[in-house]
Amino acid sequence: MSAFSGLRAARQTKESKSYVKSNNESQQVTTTPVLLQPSTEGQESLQLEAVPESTVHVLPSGLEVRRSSASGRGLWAKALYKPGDIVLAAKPHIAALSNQYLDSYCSNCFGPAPESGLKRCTTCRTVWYCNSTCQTKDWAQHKRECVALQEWSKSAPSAELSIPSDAVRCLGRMLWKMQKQKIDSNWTMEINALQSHRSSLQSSSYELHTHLSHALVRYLGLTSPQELADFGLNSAGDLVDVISRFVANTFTITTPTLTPIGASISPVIALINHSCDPNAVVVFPRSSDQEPLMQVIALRPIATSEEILTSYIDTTLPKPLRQASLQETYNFFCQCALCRSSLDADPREAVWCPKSCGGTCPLPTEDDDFSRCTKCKAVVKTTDAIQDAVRVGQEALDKATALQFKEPVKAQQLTTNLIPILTSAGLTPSSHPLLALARLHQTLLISTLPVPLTQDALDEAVRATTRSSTGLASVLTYGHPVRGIALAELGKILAVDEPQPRQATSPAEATLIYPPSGPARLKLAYDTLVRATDELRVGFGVRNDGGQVGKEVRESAVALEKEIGVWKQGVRNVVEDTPRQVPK
Ligand SMILES: C[S@@+](CC[C@H](N)C(=O)[O-])C[C@H]1O[C@@H](n2cnc3c(N)ncnc32)[C@H](O)[C@@H]1O
Repeated sequence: MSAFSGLRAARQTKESKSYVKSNNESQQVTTTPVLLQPSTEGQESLQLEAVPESTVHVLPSGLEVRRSSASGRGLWAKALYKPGDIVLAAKPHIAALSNQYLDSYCSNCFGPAPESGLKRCTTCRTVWYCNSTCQTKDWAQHKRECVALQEWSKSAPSAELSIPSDAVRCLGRMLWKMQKQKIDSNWTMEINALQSHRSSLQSSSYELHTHLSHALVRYLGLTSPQELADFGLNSAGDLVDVISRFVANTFTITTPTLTPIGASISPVIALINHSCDPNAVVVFPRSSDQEPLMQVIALRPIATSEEILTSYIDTTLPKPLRQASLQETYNFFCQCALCRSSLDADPREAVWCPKSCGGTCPLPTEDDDFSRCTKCKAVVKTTDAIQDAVRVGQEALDKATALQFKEPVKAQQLTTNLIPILTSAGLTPSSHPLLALARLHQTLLISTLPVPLTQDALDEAVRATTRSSTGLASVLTYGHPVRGIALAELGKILAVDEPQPRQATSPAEATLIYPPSGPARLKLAYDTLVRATDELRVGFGVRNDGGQVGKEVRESAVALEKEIGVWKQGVRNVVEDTPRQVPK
């Protein structure tokens, strides 16, 4: 059994998200940018050429860089990989914490505050470290930043704006390091070789690029365009290149529970192209002494001559939203296997059969409001009501996401009100926006569990966690880290001590009530933790033993197994001590 307090702190996140766009609030794993031509992934017309070794970073022998007409350079397997294998590991060239985590994580190793607390840089009073060792290691990076942070804060119009945005701080770290390295150093050449979309920027990105350029120039303390030359930039166009490379190649740093806490750039990992149905994933399992260490883990068996593909975005989203997000941030039109497939009912956009046959129907849309069950062919008649529910659900999701940190109570009201509306409209648990609302609802509920804990609040949190985990299991592949973490959360909350275990009036009633109570709940917690351990070993790497969460969950499962054993033995003792009834 475990206490619920440990669950309250964690704020879960979605799958990959653009770091640049999410720097204010939350969101997760990621990279990359823009495509100039439609991808032809997996098609015969794909033209591949090997890229000369000299332009490529040091790669493990199982990988090579190839260039395709469809998606530019990419990483391809020269060996077989099994699910859970580490395909590639790299320490980022540059990493910076998000503003909101500066005082709760170390700016050098990106670990959480130790029990003794973090130590603040006494000069800028902005960044914090585990100890003097971490501070010394980060000094080469922080030295220029320390002065710039002080200057920025002096001229800030308000306390809220006294630190530049996460993106600007990360770009600052990158440019100061470029300035320090020689222009022909491997480090700088690798950064300069990152893909830029300067010549094909989407008009929607102009504002972001202009805003970042102005803020960056101010942060670097530049007073004239000529001073850009100190950083190897010969024109304002070169500055746009730097920003475009940053936007298109940045990865979100996440904690072992996938909370996004910062940004990083690794040129070698940024060579990996995108698929909405990826065969690999980028994680930070925190299982080395070289933190933050990024690792690319195989999610499925990868054959030789197969391209390594990760997802840049949240793949629980339906195709139109995925496509829009990739176009806007990464500037390409995705033609991955999932985007090309014509599923009868994509679980991301599905409603239950109106005749309750157990089948599902495609979600009716404005463009196509005819929908019938893929199993029994019953026609959906409530298409307007479904579309209205989806519209208000999306609006509520946007609002609740924006409010989740500043006004969690309001955010929770929105999720609480909207989930039943979408459920009664017939959306399946994996459909958007129901799944996204359910995930947000779960994190809000867990972070506001009452003290002392009540049985009702705990049971409601278990039900919400089950809803999210069930939805995710329908849209993410086995072993995906987001799925593994969701199962771990479910196992942990099922294992929390029940304040008032319920007594079912009959065995039949006990099987009908969810969540179960007493020993049945413990058994379910144990089974869920075991499943989570298995999935986490895939998503965070077998050699990492599932990363930090994988190890914790396995230990919890072992402890729970002992507890269940003790309980069973207790029952056995009671039974054996009870005098048998001798039949007359
Ligand atoms: C991080 S980079 C990946 C490496 C990049 N191909 C290169 O040559 O450096 C991301 C960029 O690669 C291209 N890209 C990635 N995945 C793609 C895909 N599935 N289809 C087409 N282009 C893709 C886009 O131009 C995107 O902006």
